Amino acid sequence: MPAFKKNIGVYTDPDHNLYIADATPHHEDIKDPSNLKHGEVVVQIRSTGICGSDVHFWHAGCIGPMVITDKHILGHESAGEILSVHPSVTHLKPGDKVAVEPNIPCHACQPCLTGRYNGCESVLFLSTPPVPGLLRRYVTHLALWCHKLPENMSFEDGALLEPLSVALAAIERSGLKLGDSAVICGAGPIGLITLLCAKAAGAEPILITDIDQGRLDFAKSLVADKPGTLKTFLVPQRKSPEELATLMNAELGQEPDVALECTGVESSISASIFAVRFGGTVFVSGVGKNKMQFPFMRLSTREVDLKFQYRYCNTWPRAIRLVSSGVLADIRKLVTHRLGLEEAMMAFKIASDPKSGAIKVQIINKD
Ligand SMILES: NC(=O)c1ccc[n+]([C@@H]2O[C@H](COP(=O)([O-])OP(=O)(O)OC[C@H]3O[C@@H](n4cnc5c(N)ncnc54)[C@H](O)[C@@H]3O)[C@@H](O)[C@H]2O)c1
Ligand SMILES: OC[C@H](O)C(O)[C@@H](O)CO
Repeated sequence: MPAFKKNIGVYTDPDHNLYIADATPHHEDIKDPSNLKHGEVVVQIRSTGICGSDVHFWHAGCIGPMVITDKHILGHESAGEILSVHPSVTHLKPGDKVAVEPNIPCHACQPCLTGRYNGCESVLFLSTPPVPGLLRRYVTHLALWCHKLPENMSFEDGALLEPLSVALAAIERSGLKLGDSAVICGAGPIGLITLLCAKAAGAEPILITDIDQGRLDFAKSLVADKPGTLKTFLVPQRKSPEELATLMNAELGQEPDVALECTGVESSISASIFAVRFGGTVFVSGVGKNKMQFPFMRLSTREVDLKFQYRYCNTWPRAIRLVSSGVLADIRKLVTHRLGLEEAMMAFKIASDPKSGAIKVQIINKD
């Protein structure tokens, strides 16, 4: 059997019962605004980044309670071009470049009404089953969740705003202040963008950890031209969280004010809890096992704040300003691979191969 089969423009991975991407050819009626409902627009998707969660869904068919039971399309880090708008939409027009915020919250529950729409229990999150994702040519979406990009931002830049939003939400909720010392655990895309944000927010010094020297080298190169200190820590095997914390703090030269945990790995979260100073903060962006054990007495007796985050809310306009202004221009360096929509399977293989050196793989749709 071929590695994947081509089926009316839909690229399917037979081993995983997953429609990775829908490359269905153009339908003229998609441009017709009379097919749209109030507030809707059609976006022609141009760039989509592959997220670790996409790769996880591809391999495991689920993330915790989010289970793929039917044909499914992945992808939620996208930008594209407006093709058509419903007459009720006045702030967007055909031809506009937009980044797609991949959620449709209910706009009526308590979290929505208080502006924290990432807490909406009936949210439709594009790519979380059963809601199809954005690895397709077109999507009909609410204009409200399409953010217009300025001239100096590309579709590629726009597709980076979703993981940037995750990091912005983390920095904000962590309470990180100018001059705070910080440890960032994990130098994957989320850890690396968190590093850029922590630098921009004035954290000093910063230590970033990983189990992969290649990722640490990438982190070094990412901020090589920035003032301030970046130390790296290759996490050794077979050490207890207490031992790891001691080693990390020796490398950093102090107990950090804040640990920004971007792995979701239990031992790394525990090491962060042992590492931070009395009254420090451990902020967990990483997502891991359903149940974990944390050192309660350490949290309690050291008044450590342990905080979490689920996706993001109200981050996109800020994310656009930060990239467009150049403050976070270096986020562009994260895109290491670009493949076409028809090469989606190959893109997933590269994204999931630790030896590929890939940081962010993007799928480009030129037609
Ligand atoms: N909270 C949210 O809303 C949200 C949103 C997106 C992603 N995430 C989560 O953030 C985490 C990071 O995402 P990513 O895309 O960067 O993932 P990734 O898998 O690409 O990166 C994780 C990095 O952590 C490293 N790592 C693994 N074990 C480690 C350990 N014990 N110590 C130090 N480093 C270790 C890996 O080598 C890798 O470089 C994931 O858990 C993901 O699910 C959370
Ligand atoms: O950035 C958004 C995250 O990747 C999603 O919440 C994903 O983990 C589950 O749908």
